[in-house]
Amino acid sequence: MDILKRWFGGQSATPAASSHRPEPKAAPSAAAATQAPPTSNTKIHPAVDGGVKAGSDAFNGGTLHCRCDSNKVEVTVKAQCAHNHVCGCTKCWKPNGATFSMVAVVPRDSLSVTANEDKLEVVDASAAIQRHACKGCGVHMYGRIENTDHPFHGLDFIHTELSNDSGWAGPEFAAFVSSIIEGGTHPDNMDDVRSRLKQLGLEPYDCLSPPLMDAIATHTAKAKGVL
Ligand SMILES: N[C@@H](CCC(=O)N[C@@H](CS)C(=O)NCC(=O)O)C(=O)O
Ligand SMILES: [Zn+2]
Repeated sequence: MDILKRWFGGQSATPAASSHRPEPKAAPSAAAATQAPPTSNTKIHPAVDGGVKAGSDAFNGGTLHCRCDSNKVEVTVKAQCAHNHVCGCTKCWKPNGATFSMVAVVPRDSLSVTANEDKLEVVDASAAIQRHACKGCGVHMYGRIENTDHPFHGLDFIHTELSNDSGWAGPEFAAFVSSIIEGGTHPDNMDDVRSRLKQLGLEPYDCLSPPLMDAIATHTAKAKGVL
């Protein structure tokens, strides 16, 4: 996780990503516990609608599979993920009916495609994140930044819900929240969505979280020579 420490403020991302974040009205913290499920009709993502599940500090990676019935694409990740979050943008893959995707980063060198790589294709070659999707089921197996000047080069994006392994760090915040309007959510519903995100402990941001925004600005400032 050195790369995460370097880019995201010198602090190891793993403990923060896997620490238990107490629900406002919930029970005391306990490692790897599931938070009490607050009730709401406002759907965010199936992985969080019943309460955000914390990860395990001992977890060191697992496998992701696409949703084809056979010849599944398999991606193996030999690391815990960091900065897991729900994303409201229109580009990230989300399961049917979900308003947000759930996406995290892992070091690029920890990820490899271990089965049926021939089924993958990049959905938008012009995007900063090259999202490798399964041609069979449409699931995005991983996203990679090939531009070496990009602040997040060296990190791959994954959807931990594609893994049957438990222990992945849980989501910590909500990104690109206003973008759900571009995906079809009515603007009148935004107060409910943001309230629900806060209730779940997923602080809503209309871009990325402050640590990630600071990391991007730091990278840019260094590239410009002002830092
Ligand atoms: N409002 C836009 C935001 C898209 C966007 O900027 N997404 C972010 C979060 S995933 C990003 O980093 N995109 C880079 C990319 O898609 O390559 C949308 O919803 O499509
Ligand atoms: Zn996104």
